[in-house]
Amino acid sequence: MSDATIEVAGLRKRYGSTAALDGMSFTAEPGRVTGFVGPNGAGKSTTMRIILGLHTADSGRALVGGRPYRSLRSPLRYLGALLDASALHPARTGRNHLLWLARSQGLGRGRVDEVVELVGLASASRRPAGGYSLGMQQRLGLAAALLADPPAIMLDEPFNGMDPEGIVWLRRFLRTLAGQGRAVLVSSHLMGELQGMADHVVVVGRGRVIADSSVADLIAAASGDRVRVRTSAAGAVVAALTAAGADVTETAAGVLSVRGLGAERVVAVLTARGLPFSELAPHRATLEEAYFDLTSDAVEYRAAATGASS
Ligand SMILES: Nc1ncnc2c1ncn2[C@@H]1O[C@H](COP(=O)(O)OP(=O)(O)OP(=O)(O)O)[C@@H](O)[C@H]1O
Repeated sequence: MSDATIEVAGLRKRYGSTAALDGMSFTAEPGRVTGFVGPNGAGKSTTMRIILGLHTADSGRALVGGRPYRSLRSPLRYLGALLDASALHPARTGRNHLLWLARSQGLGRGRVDEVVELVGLASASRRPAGGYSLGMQQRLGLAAALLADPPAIMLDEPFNGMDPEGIVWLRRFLRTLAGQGRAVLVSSHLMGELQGMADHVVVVGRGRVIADSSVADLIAAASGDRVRVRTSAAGAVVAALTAAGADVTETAAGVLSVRGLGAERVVAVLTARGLPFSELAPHRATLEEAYFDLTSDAVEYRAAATGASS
């Protein structure tokens, strides 16, 4: 197995009567960004803590490059992680925080300056971390994770507190890290954050994996065979397409979702009847739609459980 691979298999963990993990299994491969997504309480943070050896699983295994994290001699050289960006000494400057960490790993000052530049913190690094915004704390945490140049990176909710510019920056940054051949595992409870960034998504709910798929396959499955048509003659278009065998719904004024006929056939029907349209394209689902299709069961369970306890 590559040094960069993060693998969990059959992880189970209970906290009293709560089953936080119920057979969690997946692999984050080198060279790709793997999104780790699920509703609150799905078990994402617990899984990451177990990978880092901060919590012990009741059963199952968690390996980094084929070995348990705790057995690694210089673990930061294998896996860089960011779990809680706010866990900082408020009086210590960002740079000193990194220098202290670098020293503990036998790394020099030069590397600290490099990672500070990489994450765009150069101007703020000599200020006390207590004054950092959450977005700046995330950047500092990312710098710490990258310090020993590890082949695998694991980040828990790194987009939290980032402004729109920071989000765009982080997406590009994580893509670059994966492009360098690293395994990048990123948790989020917002699927939309991963759009255009993740190659692969592991969707979890109630402590286990609901879907483990490439983003392309997930979107294709959720897109179905729908075609979106914008027209100023909705009534006539609905009639013509229905007569041709399609199932048509008007999703907004003048916007139709057509199922059962491919885009080419829809164009042929409309042109043959001289019906106007200003837009016509196969529907491409967003990652968010794909996610809601997949997790509706887990969310319903949660809503029911919340309702029952209140
Ligand atoms: N230390 C703990 N003691 C008791 N219960 C815990 C503990 N840590 C996690 N849990 C419970 O385990 C379950 C999974 O929690 P976890 O934090 O791993 O989920 P998550 O997917 O990371 O959620 P979020 O998106 O809210 O961070 C939840 O029901 C949570 O309440």
